[in-house]
This record gives sequence, C-alpha cells and structure tokens, in this order.
Amino acid sequence: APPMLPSDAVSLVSFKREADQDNKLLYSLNESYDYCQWQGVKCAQGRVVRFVAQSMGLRGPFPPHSLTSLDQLRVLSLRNNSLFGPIPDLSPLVNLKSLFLDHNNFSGSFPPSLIFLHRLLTLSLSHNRLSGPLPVNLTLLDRLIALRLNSNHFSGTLPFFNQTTLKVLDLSYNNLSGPVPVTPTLAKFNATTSFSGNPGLCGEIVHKECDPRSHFFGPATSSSTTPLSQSEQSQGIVVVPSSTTTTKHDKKTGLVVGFVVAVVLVAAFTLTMVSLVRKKQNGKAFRAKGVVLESPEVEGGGGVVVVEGEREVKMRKMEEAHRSGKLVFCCGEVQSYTLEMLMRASAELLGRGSVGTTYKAVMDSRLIVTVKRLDGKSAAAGSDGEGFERHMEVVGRLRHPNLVPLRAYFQAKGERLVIYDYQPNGSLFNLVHGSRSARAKPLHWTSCLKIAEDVAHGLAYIHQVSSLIHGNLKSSNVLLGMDFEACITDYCLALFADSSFSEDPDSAAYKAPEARNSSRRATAKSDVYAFGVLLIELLTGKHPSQHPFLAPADLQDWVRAMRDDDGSEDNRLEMLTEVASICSATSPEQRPAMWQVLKMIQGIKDSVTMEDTALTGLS
Ligand SMILES: Nc1ncnc2c1ncn2[C@@H]1O[C@H](COP(=O)(O)OP(=O)(O)OP(=O)(O)O)[C@@H](O)[C@H]1O
Repeated sequence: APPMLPSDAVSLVSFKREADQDNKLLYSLNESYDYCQWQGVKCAQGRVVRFVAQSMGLRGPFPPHSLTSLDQLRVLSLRNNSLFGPIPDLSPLVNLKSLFLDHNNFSGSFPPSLIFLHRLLTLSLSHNRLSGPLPVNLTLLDRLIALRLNSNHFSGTLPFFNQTTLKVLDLSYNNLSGPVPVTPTLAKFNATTSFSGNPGLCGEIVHKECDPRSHFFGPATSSSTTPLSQSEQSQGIVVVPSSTTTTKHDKKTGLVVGFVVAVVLVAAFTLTMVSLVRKKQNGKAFRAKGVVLESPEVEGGGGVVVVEGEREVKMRKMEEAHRSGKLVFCCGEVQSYTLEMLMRASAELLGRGSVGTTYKAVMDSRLIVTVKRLDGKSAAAGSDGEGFERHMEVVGRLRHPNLVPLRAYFQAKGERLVIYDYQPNGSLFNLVHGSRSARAKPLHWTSCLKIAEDVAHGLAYIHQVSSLIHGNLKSSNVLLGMDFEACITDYCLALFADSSFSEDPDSAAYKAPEARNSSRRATAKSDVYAFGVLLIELLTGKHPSQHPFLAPADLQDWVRAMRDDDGSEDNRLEMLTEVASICSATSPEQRPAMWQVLKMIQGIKDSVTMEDTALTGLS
C-alpha cells in the first residue's frame, strides 16, 4: 500500500491541484513526500509554519479547504500571482501572523473569516478586485500592525479603527465614502498615502468638509429596521393595543375623547377662511411653478399647500400674505388630508409635556395621525413665525427608519401644530416600565442592544445636519414602529419648549449638566448624555430619577444588581453599560459623538453575530 500522506502534504497538494493550473510549483510528488523541502515551504517540528509562493505565476482559484488544515501556519504569502475567485474561509488558520494575498485577481467581498485570525499582524489584500463594505469589526484584529487594502473596489464607510498597534494603513484607491472617523489611530495617518483615491471620503483627516446633505438624503441602512426576531418578541416585547395604551400622562391628565383638535382648529380655520376670502378678493390665483399647488380643497376651504424643495424668495413674499392658517406638508409629501378633515377628526389626549399637548386624531377616512399642539406661550415666544417655518422645513425633511416622520405643520396666530404618523405600538416608556405589572423585569439584553442601536442610528442621523439636535430625548419620545423598531419622535422641538413648564424629575434626569439651567446651551453632546441615561434605563428598568451617580466600575455592579444578574449574563451587557457610562460623562468634551456611539454599539452587535457564526460553524 502507498504510504499515508501526511495531512500537511495533502493540503499543499490539494492547493496546487487547482491553484497551479500551469504547473509552476515543483513538488516532488512521487518521492518521499518530504513536503518540508518543497519550494516555499518551511516547517517546524514536521508541521508547515511558512508557505511562501509569491510571484510564481500561479493561476487558478484558491480552493476552499485546501490550506486550512495547516493550523500551524504563521506566514502565508501568495502575492503577485494570478489567483482568481473568492478568498476562501481561512478561519482555521488561527496561528497566522502574516497574510499576503495582494496583487492577484481575487474578487468577492472582504473575507469575513479573517476577523477570526486574531493573531494577525500583517494583512495585505491590495491590488485585487475585492468589493463591498469593510466589516466594522475589523477593529477586532487588535494586534494588526500593517493593513493594506488599497486598489480594490471596497465601498461604504470606514470602520472605527482604534488599534493602537497599527503603523501602516493603506486604503487608497477604493470607493470608500463618508467621514473618516477621527480616532487617535486614524488621525496618525496621512491623507494622501492612506486615503487618496476615494473621492467620497470626507472629514478632518482627509481635509475635506463633509456635506451634511449627501448623507441627510442618502438611503438609510436597512439593518436598522431589522425586526426583532420571534423569540425576542416573545421574550418581552409585547404589542400594546392602542385602545388600551396608557401612559404616565394619561393618569395625570385623564382621557379626553371628543373633538379637542377640532376645538383647537376652529380659530385657525376661521383665519384660513379669512385669508382665502382676501385672496379671492385680490383675484389672484394661488399658484406658482411647482412650489405651491392649488388643490380642489382650497376652493372648498381647506387651504392645503404642498411644499416641494427650496422656496424662492418671491414665493416667500407671496406666502407671507397668506401665512395665517396653512397646513404645510413637509418634504413634498402627498397631501392625504386637508385642514378641514383634520378639524373633523375625533381626538384623544395622549399627554402633555414641556413642548405642548399631544393628541391622537382619527379622521373620518380612518386615517390616524398624532397632532402635537405647541403651547400657546411657546408658540408666541419661541421664535417668530418665519423662524418656526424655516426650522420646520429643515426638520420636516428628515427621513430615517428610526425617526417618526413629521408629515405636516400648521401655523396661525398663536397656534402651532406639528403632525406626525401615529405609532400604535406604544413607547419605550411603556415597554420598559410596563403599565401592567408593578415591577417590570428589565428587557433581555439583546433587545436592549437592538433598541440602543436603533436610537443611536436615529440620533446620529439628526446630528449629521450640523444645526440640529434632538434636545428632548427620553423614553416617552421613543416609540415602537410596525416592526418594533425604535423610532424617535419630538425631535428638534426643544427650542419651542416652555421654560416655565415644571418638568418631572425623570425628564430632568435626562438633561446634561450643561443644559440644566438653559436649554439654549444644549448641543449634540447633551443628546449623547440623554442617550446614556436612556441606555441605563433600558438595561435596569429603573426610572432615570432613580439612577444613582456612580463611577463606571460601580455602575457595572449596580446594573448587574438591578438585573438580578449572578454573573451568568453575557459580557456584552457589560460592554453596553460601558457605552452608557462614557455617554453620560459629566463634561461634554469627554462624551463621544453619536456616530462613534453607534459604531461602538454595532461593534458589540457584530461580536454577537460573529460568535454565533463561529459556534455554529465549528460545531
Ligand atoms: N406619534 C405618536 N404615536 C403614538 N404615541 C405618541 C406619538 N407621539 C407621542 N406619543 C405618546 O404620547 C404621549 C405624550 O407625548 P408628549 O410628547 O406630549 O409628552 P412627553 O413626550 O412626555 O413630553 P415632551 O413634550 O417633553 O416630549 C407620550 O406617552 C408619547 O409616548
């Protein structure tokens, strides 16, 4: 019988069989199979530790399961050949320190398996045809010294590189875009040598200003709307039927069913009519090139105006005359109702907060919307009418799966209404504190992670418009969407808040120290603070006013105690607590930006997914 081939030799031979179609590697296959003497091979104690076949004229695909049993391999170089096809799963090569696959014709995506090679010091994939995004968890390769991915077709944003070890980074000539994260690691690299040839990259490090609009209007990532899995839903996410939804506010104010909005709107309607009568008297058609459309409802008295895109100054002048009593649909929205229809709606009081009073309005057509009536006082004080309109136009353009869409606004003398989609699944406040049981159990940590990611997504999106902040983030302002995705509402309205409104201690606890006395001093970093408080609320199920002020280490203990955790819960819980802890740093400068928070949360999420894949993959 022929001698048994040692497994390392089998690996090398099966690699050669497909990857070396022109027979360039001279293995002496007929003799003693002394593979340790084969070209480019170096062994230690009979096992292959180096396999260097560079510039050998190899042509062919890199066969999967060929080199993967070389688990003692430290160095693998196949650079400068003509290998093609995808890079196979290399995760079994756990001892690999240097991997050179550059200057070939490899295609496909960044091989996710490389993330498992945690001993990697050098990774070179440059000059291939690799495409798709760079995995966010590239940051898990925490010993990496040199990373060369240049001259491929990689796209998407840069991971939040934070490896202090990294000395060489070449991402040039790809299709990467978005802001280069300002991490100490990335800040070390030169704009030209590391990042050039990616026209879409922007930010401080590449000396190019990011245009907020390009992201502002960009498509939202679909991952943020991934519905919770069945199991998560059954674990604690409960559908709260709208008819029985109760909030802390309901208890305070009681339930008013009737024609409240109608009452509010009667005055406004009168004003509209007055303006329409005036318009008719003037004999002018209320029409202009694609900006303001006259609708049949206008004749009927509704006064609906559809606004598309930027207004011209001329238009503004004309509109000023008709400012009173206009329902303005945001962002070229279809006008699915008129002021009159809204007036006839039956309204139910949802609650009252610092900005105003919120109603659920059910129209005759069964269409349900949420109407927020800004306080008379703030409506008069906050800013002038034009300021309000200008602000609402910017805010009304925000569209993101994690924001409740603002559909329309209305303004008449002393009256301001803001109209959102109605969200039937209740708020995060309901979900966390539960109106049913007195002592609600904290959510499962995977649900916390999902909600935290959604909220961070929405906030980071708002912050991309440099002039915008939420200003009033709290659990009652995070609603649950159709797929139980978290949707932020009441964004960017804090400006109009009534400063004399006496806030409850929970709302006050979300306020960052710098914003406590004057909401005018709030910045994006104050939103980050509120996010930190929200995250602790999520993790512990405790109202913000009950959160003790603790050093990070003690916070970990407290969170664990509140969750009755005996240490068996996942360590990712600890990572989430850590994120909350840095978000609620006392000094705003110490808090990360929202996009950095998002990256951290995604990093935690990816490590979960990765571990799951690893476990199923290895079993
Ligand atoms: N679009 C919506 N769909 C369904 N429920 C909503 C919607 N918007 C707000 N709510 C709910 O209505 C209630 C009242 O909201 P409101 O905004 O008036 O109070 P708040 O959020 O406590 O205070 P603030 O005015 O300071 O934001 C809250 O419980 C909120 O969760």
